[in-house]
Amino acid sequence: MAAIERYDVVCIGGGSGLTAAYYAQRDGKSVALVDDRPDQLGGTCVNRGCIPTKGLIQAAEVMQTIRHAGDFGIHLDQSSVRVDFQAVLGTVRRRRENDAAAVRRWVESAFTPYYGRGHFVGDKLIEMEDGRRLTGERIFIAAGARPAIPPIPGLAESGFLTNESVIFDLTEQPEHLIILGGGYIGCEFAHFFSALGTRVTVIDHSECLLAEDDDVRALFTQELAKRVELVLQAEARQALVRDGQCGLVVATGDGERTVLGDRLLLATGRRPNTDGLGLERTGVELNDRGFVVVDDGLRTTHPDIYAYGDVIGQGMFKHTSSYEGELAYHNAHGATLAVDYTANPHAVFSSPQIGSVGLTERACRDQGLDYVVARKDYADFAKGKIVGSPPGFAKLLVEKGSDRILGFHMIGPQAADLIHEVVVAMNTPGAKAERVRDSIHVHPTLAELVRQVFDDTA
Ligand SMILES: Cc1cc2nc3c(=O)[nH]c(=O)nc-3n(C[C@H](O)[C@H](O)[C@H](O)COP(=O)(O)OP(=O)(O)OC[C@H]3O[C@@H](n4cnc5c(N)ncnc54)[C@H](O)[C@@H]3O)c2cc1C
Ligand SMILES: NC(=O)c1ccc[n+]([C@@H]2O[C@H](COP(=O)([O-])OP(=O)(O)OC[C@H]3O[C@@H](n4cnc5c(N)ncnc54)[C@H](O)[C@@H]3O)[C@@H](O)[C@H]2O)c1
Repeated sequence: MAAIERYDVVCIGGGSGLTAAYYAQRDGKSVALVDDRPDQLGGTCVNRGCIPTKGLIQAAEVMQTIRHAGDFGIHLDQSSVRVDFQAVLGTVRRRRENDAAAVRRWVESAFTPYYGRGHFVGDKLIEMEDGRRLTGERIFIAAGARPAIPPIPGLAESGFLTNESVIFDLTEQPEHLIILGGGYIGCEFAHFFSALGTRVTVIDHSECLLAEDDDVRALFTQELAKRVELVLQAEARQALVRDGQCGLVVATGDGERTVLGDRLLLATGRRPNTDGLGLERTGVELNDRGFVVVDDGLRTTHPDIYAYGDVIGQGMFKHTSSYEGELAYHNAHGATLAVDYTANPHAVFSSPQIGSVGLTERACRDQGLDYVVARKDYADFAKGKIVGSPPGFAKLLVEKGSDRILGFHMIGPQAADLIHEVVVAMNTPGAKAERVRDSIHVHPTLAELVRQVFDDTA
């Protein structure tokens, strides 16, 4: 049996696992980094998630600009616009390779890498596939998550795509893409493919797309429906392959219907990479959905083992896992910080774009909060008109009396960027709306919309 190699810190996962590894190395500690995809270091974000998908969406934005050029008096022969799908994917794939290679160089210069799957074989004892064994004073589990594949009969034969196969394997632009799941991934890919000329059908359980504030998801659903066919309140019963096409039989309120296209993309959520990790052998508990149980300091049920990122299933965002990684590292080394997701923002990079932080109006109601709400449209102010009065608005929820910002939601151009002054305001003592209301904003900018909606709650 191989001797046990000992480290101050072991990180499982070469995505956000790198955050704890970075802080440990900076503190002069010995660090082992365990990852099973050495050619995809940087994890989901760099290789299969945020960065490559936003690269694709950049191409979609260029197409939308071209399509709407006429609104600004720029006339193009639209019939001459040609999409080189391979070139679009090629750009993203080359950047991914370079990014992953750069992360790998850093990993190999800063830490001791262990490539391959690792699993626990005893208390804090990890064994690699090749038999090497290692342990750490502190262990960080950042093993991430992967696409959840729903148990629909016939799915395996349908040749379905996931976010991973779009990035790595897709060779031809689908003519008609069926997307199962109208959440983040479904709506971002619906934007990308439809902007590039693919006919897209999105199928989802719920009556509206995305899990946003009700006003935001209503407008989003209405706008996406102008470019994409929506089959909502639908239950997928069976996957089909017929005459070279694939698709689903779905049950809707109007009965059963068959939706066929040339490719099927699954975007039905994520499942944690905890199966096969042997966590029971080291006293780390999982919840009923397989996510690692942590306390508010991100410590697992083992005193020396911390977990963060998608594997704990709190808010599956890169910025959230980076925040958690730093906090977990410090807590593992003497700090007593509690995670605080009050001002944890998110964005949906679809069209219209969405940026959001804090509570939705429904959550404010459910929590019995006494609030004022204000809403202002892009079309109502100077820069909004300049950019073409796009559909969209900013919506603010402020607690009555205290002036505390409860939630802020934007849908429309640059929403993902524009929410950040509210994030900062929410992180100042008292989270008072007056921080934004009383700040001078450059005229004419989209940021003025943010200030104007704050003015309306004075
Ligand atoms: C299509 C898509 C788009 C996204 N877009 C955004 C976005 O725009 N903005 C945003 O904030 N977030 C986005 N996300 C979410 C974001 O990518 C994730 O929240 C984040 O990357 C999670 O990081 P992580 O470290 O928890 O997991 P990962 O990055 O998945 O890292 C886990 C690593 O651990 C490895 N591993 C797992 N088990 C083992 C084992 N037993 N042994 C060895 N190695 C193991 C995995 O192979 C992987 O490399 C997106 C996600 C997807 C899928
Ligand atoms: N911009 C971003 O930050 C970004 C982008 C992409 C992904 N992500 C992260 O990745 C995670 C996963 O994204 P996702 O879109 O796969 O999950 P999601 O939870 O956002 O959406 C899944 C959707 O699929 C639907 N669904 C699930 N099973 C279904 C079924 N059998 N039939 C019909 N509909 C079904 C659900 O109703 C839901 O609307 C997100 O939660 C998010 O944290 C973030």
